[in-house]
Amino acid sequence: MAMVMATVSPAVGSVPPRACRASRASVLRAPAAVSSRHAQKGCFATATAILLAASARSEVRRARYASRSSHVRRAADRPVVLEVQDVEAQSTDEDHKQILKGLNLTIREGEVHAVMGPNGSGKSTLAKVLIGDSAYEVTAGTAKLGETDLLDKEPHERALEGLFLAFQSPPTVGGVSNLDFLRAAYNAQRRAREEPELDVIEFYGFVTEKLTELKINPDFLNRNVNEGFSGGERKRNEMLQMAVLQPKLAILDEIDSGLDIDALKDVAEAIRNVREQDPKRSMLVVTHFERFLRYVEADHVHVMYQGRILKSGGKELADKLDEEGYDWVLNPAK
Ligand SMILES: Nc1ncnc2c1ncn2[C@@H]1O[C@H](COP(=O)(O)OP(=O)(O)OP(=O)(O)O)[C@@H](O)[C@H]1O
Repeated sequence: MAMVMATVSPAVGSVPPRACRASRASVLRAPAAVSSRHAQKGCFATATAILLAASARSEVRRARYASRSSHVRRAADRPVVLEVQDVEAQSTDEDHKQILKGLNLTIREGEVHAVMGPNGSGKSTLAKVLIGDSAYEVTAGTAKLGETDLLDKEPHERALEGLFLAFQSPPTVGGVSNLDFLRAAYNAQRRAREEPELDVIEFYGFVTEKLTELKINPDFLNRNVNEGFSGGERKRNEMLQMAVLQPKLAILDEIDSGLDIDALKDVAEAIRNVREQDPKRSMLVVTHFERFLRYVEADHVHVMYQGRILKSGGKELADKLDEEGYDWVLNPAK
C-alpha cells in the first residue's frame, strides 16, 4: 500500500498535499469510504489508487485462499509415490536380528515426510531396506515405488526407478572424480529412459548450473568422490548428487548430522531448491532435529520405535517432541 501511495504522489502534485493524506490504518479499514472522501475533495488519483490497492489486496486474499484450499483438496488425490505395507526385515548376518517389525508408510507426490525416533529404532534400517542394502533381508510385507515392486529389484534398478539415498556417512570412492561419477550416474538414467547420453562438455554445462544453485565450489567436480572431504562437504556433495539425479523419492538419512549452523541452512536450502524446481519430488527425511524440519518444511512427521511407526502427525508433532521428548509417545499410559 505504501508503494501505491508513493507511486501516485507525482500524479497529485497539483493538489494541496494535506488533502491527499490518508492514514494507512483508515485505508486498510474502510478503503471505499476513504476513497470517496478523497474524490469529494478532488484528489481523484489518490481515490483511484486506494480502490485499486484494495481490489489488489482482495485478489491476493482470494488467490491465497484458493491455493490453500486446492492444496488441501489435492493432497489426498495426489498419486502415491511410496507404499510400504507391513514390512518386516532382519539383518543377514549370523544374528538375524529382526529390526523392522511391521512397518507401514505412504508417501504421496510432492510430500516431505520426516521419520524421527530414539536411537536404535530402525530409522536407518528402513532407509537401507528401501534401497536394497544386502545387509538386510525383508521377510514379510511389500514396498512399491509407484507401480514398481521395489523388493523385486536390485539396488541399481531401484535407483533407475527414481529412488535416491543420501547416506548418513557418505562413502569415499577413491580414484573417481566427482565429475565422472555424476556423469556416469546421470547417463545411466538417460540410457534407461532411452535418451542420448551427455558428453563431458554438455554435462559440465548442466552440472555447473547445479553447483551455482547449491552454492557449491566448482572444485568439487575435480576432486575424487568424498576423498578428503569434511563432514559438511560430504553432505553438500550428497545434495549435489540429488540435484543432478532428480529422484522421484529422495531418502535423506540424517543429512543434518554433524553440520554447522550455516551448512545446515545451506543443505536445507538445497533441499527446498530441488523441491521448488519440481514440486512433484517427494522426500523421506530421517532426523533427530525439529529445527531441521522447520527449514525443510516437512508435511508429515512420524515417530518410529522398535521397528514400527508408533505415531504420525504434522509439523506440530515435531514441535511437541522437541519440547517434551519421546516418553509421552513411547509410554502413553504414564
Ligand atoms: N546389519 C545389522 N546387523 C545387526 N544389527 C543391526 C544391523 N543394522 C542395524 N542393527 C541394529 O538394529 C537397530 C536399529 O538400527 P538403526 O541404525 O536402523 O537405528 P536408528 O533408528 O537409525 O538409530 P540412530 O538414531 O542411532 O541412527 C540397532 O539396534 C542396530 O544395532
